[in-house]
Amino acid sequence: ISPAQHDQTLFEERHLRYIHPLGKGNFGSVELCRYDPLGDNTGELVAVKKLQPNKQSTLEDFKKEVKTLSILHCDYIVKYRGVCYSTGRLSMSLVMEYLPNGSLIGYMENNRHNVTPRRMLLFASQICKGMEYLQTLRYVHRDLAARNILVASESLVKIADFGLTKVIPCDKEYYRVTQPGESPIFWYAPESINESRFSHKSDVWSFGVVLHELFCYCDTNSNPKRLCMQEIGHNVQSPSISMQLANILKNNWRLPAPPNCQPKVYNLMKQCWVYNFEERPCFSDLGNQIETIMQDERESPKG
Ligand SMILES: CCS(=O)(=O)N1CC(CC#N)(n2cc(-c3nc(Nc4ccc(C(=O)OC(C)(C)C)cc4)nc4[nH]ccc34)cn2)C1
Repeated sequence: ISPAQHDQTLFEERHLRYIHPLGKGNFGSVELCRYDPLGDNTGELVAVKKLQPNKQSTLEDFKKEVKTLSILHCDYIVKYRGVCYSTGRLSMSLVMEYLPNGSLIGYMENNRHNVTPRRMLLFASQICKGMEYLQTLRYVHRDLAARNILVASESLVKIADFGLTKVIPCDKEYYRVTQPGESPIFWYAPESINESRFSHKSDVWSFGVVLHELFCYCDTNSNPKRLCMQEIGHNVQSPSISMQLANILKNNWRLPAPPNCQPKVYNLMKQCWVYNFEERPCFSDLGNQIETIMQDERESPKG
């Protein structure tokens, strides 16, 4: 008996039928496949992440990402299904549940007219709960952004892509990276830009940026990178962009309130963007504040 028939998490490459691409990133790409051992198209659809090995990303890092996802069990985190080892070649693929509605960015752009602030707050509270769960396992995500949130249904979103996720060592409250690589600095807290220091509180900063993306309907004209670059001005020479970004944040510039955004919600973002990470709320605080705002919304149905 081949191990695949016993171990539900081992997918045989010969039964994994490629359909089309789902997404691409720095180190990997995700494809839609059908796992069809019977060969009659009754098999299930899965999302398969393949590693694109280059100088930065290694098989070791990918194995850590697979290990991370395989031990996460939370309604608000994309589900691990298993792995597929390619015959002969050294590489492996990560098999995950397929979420048919795609990324939050595409969803918000395509459903702008019927997504209410209440629904955005529901999504925000789900992301918050997912992050709270990650924190109980001492994981920092390090790449929390709307592009890495997937839509499971019109009332459920999930955190995906744990490619940059790290475990905080027991004797410390933060993780310091050595190779910054392709950093999404416009979602980074000041201490992450300046000292490559990552913690639950730097994930909180990024959560504030995700809130901003949500309440801007993930509109490309108001995406964080564009708004920051407008403020920095386009002298991309010296000093470096990350230095200039660190400067304007030090001088207390922050992403502007999204159009028609309730003051209470913008205030939440501002709490996530307090310069001193010790003064930022934790994810459970944020979750409670979001629930309270949703309650008020329910009492006085405005929008
Ligand atoms: C290094 C980054 S990465 O390369 O590893 N990679 C990019 C990443 C960013 C994030 N998150 N990503 C995950 C998925 C993904 N997509 C899905 N479903 C869909 C369904 C539909 C669509 C879509 O576009 O449909 C229309 C018709 C155009 C609207 C797209 C995706 N289900 C999944 N299950 C597990 C992962 C996963 C895609 N991109 C992670």
